[in-house]
Amino acid sequence: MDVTPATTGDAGQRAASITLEGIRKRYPDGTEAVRELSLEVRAGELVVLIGPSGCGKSTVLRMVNRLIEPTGGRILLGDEDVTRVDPVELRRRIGYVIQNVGLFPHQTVLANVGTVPRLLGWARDRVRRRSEELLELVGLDPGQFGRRYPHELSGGQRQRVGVARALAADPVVLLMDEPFSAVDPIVRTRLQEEFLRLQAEVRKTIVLVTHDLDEAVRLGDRIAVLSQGGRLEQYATPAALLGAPASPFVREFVGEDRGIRALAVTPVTRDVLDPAPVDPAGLPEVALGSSAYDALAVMLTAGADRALVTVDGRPAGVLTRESALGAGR
Ligand SMILES: Nc1ncnc2c1ncn2[C@@H]1O[C@H](COP(=O)(O)OP(=O)(O)OP(=O)(O)O)[C@@H](O)[C@H]1O
Repeated sequence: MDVTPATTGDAGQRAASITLEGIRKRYPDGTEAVRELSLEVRAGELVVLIGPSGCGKSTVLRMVNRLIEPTGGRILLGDEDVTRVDPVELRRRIGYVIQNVGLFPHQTVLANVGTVPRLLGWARDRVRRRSEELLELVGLDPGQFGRRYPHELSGGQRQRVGVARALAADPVVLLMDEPFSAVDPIVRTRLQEEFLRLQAEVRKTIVLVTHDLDEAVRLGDRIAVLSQGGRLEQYATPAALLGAPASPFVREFVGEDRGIRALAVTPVTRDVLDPAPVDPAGLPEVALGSSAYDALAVMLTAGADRALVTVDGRPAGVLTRESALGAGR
């Protein structure tokens, strides 16, 4: 296995696609946690699994790194069948982040982050350099935090150390099970934003399980909505999911306020614009590509029912309140 440490620049080349082909899990007591699920996650994509409690999300996730053995179907990383790979070796290639992180309490932050590289037999200096680099990447100063123990950190800081540890050996895939749910809502929003920035840099293939629809919409390139038995109800971008729920189950799951959520993830595009007036003076302005939600906010603030949409400061057309509202449908 190639264990070349990634600089942030080349990390993205080492993301692998994940293909679930008709996977099944029947627990020994007869529970059919996953009846048959097929799903493809592209290399570098962030996919969110969401669905009601007990629908099989964690089971699906843990089959990918073989903490749980599937009872049927195939799972491919790139074009490699994971059931043919030694599970311990497999898990070193797959980062895994869970709620409450599971840091080793008697090891320092640096030692925690360096766990997998150490297991892989990297030289000490290299482990240390990599661990420090990772701490910086997740926004923790190694000088300040490296020597601390997990109980000397806040919940949000622990979560970041968990993410740094999961990235340390430059995994091709990152699995995250409710990674942000143990921290309060304000810290959670900040961690989500930081995480999106981090992902823009490292471009890993990520599968993230959550209960939180706002989190799914904020983070997911695509969202897979599951119902009991790991049944795939819909697999779509946040905007498509909110704008066009594929079934009554999804419609109910995304809820009454899906319209507002949809506005927040639907950009203003040229096809919803009216021609720009000759004299646009007095109209509030919004940039093409802003969310329909932001465009409506600009109109509301200005007490206007239209806004001038601009590209690089030049008029591209006019957005009416009706077409902004319509964009989320
Ligand atoms: N070891 C086990 N033995 C038997 N049944 C299990 C086992 N682990 C999970 N289950 C069952 O499998 C189903 C799916 O569980 P899983 O934890 O994957 O769901 P989930 O969607 O992640 O749930 P939650 O959102 O509540 O964490 C549930 O009915 C659960 O009770």
